[in-house]
Amino acid sequence: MPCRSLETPMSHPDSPALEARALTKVYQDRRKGSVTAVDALTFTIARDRVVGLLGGNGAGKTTTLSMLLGLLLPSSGEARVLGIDMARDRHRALPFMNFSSPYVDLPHRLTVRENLTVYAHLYGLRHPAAALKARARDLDLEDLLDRPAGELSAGQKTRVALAKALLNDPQVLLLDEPTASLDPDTGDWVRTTLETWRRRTGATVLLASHNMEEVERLCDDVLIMKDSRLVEQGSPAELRERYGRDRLEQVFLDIARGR
Ligand SMILES: Nc1ncnc2c1ncn2[C@@H]1O[C@H](COP(=O)(O)OP(=O)(O)OP(=O)(O)O)[C@@H](O)[C@H]1O
Repeated sequence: MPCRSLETPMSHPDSPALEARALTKVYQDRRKGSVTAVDALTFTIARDRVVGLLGGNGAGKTTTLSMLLGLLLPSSGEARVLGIDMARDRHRALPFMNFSSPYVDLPHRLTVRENLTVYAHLYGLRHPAAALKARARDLDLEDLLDRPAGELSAGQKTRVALAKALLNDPQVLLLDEPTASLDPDTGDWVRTTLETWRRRTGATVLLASHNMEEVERLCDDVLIMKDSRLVEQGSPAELRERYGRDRLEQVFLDIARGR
């Protein structure tokens, strides 16, 4: 595993990769009034871990990832990345992190190459062309590089979004349903690509997913949210044992149905 300590924000060399401290988000909705999407969430994710963030629709996963990215301000509590409070200082953490989400669309008229080039420059990469070439190879995008992003299928867009997320070789990677729109074969291929990349870089990954097999395969630990709160955590094996189940999917259903 490569030593990346020299690239870590110098003021926090030993801090965990990700931390939520009583992290809370209350949306003001015109029709529903106050909606508590994330309620006093507290967890710590050590460096080099791959952690799954699970929960039913509306449990608060995307809101949590958005606060960890500094895209959304918490109503109270803190979201920290590599020791940095994202509400105050996100610009210090951003060079060391990245994310991929199906909710973010790339500019349609730009080609894949142009899109990735813009991001490579935004990230201030020292060798943008080499990084683009390497990620295009990793994600099998060579034949798509000169096509407008708007003409790609959902699965092809997902691979481009992942290439964008890996461009700066982030130390912390947040993934929101990275394989949701992929066919089983491509989904499997993307998981292998992510595993290979992670082994090479030793990055920390937080992965929101509804695919329990994916989580069992990729994740060291799992956080389970229900109704905006953290209700369970542990390794997939610990959770299976705690609930007396063979598969994580059954554990998830037990929690969702309040058994
Ligand atoms: N901008 C917003 N304004 C008001 N309420 C919101 C807003 N965004 C999300 N919510 C609400 O916050 C709650 C959590 O939503 P969130 O998108 O974080 O859940 P999720 O776990 O990612 O769900 P899914 O698995 O369906 O993607 C839901 O009740 C949702 O309706």
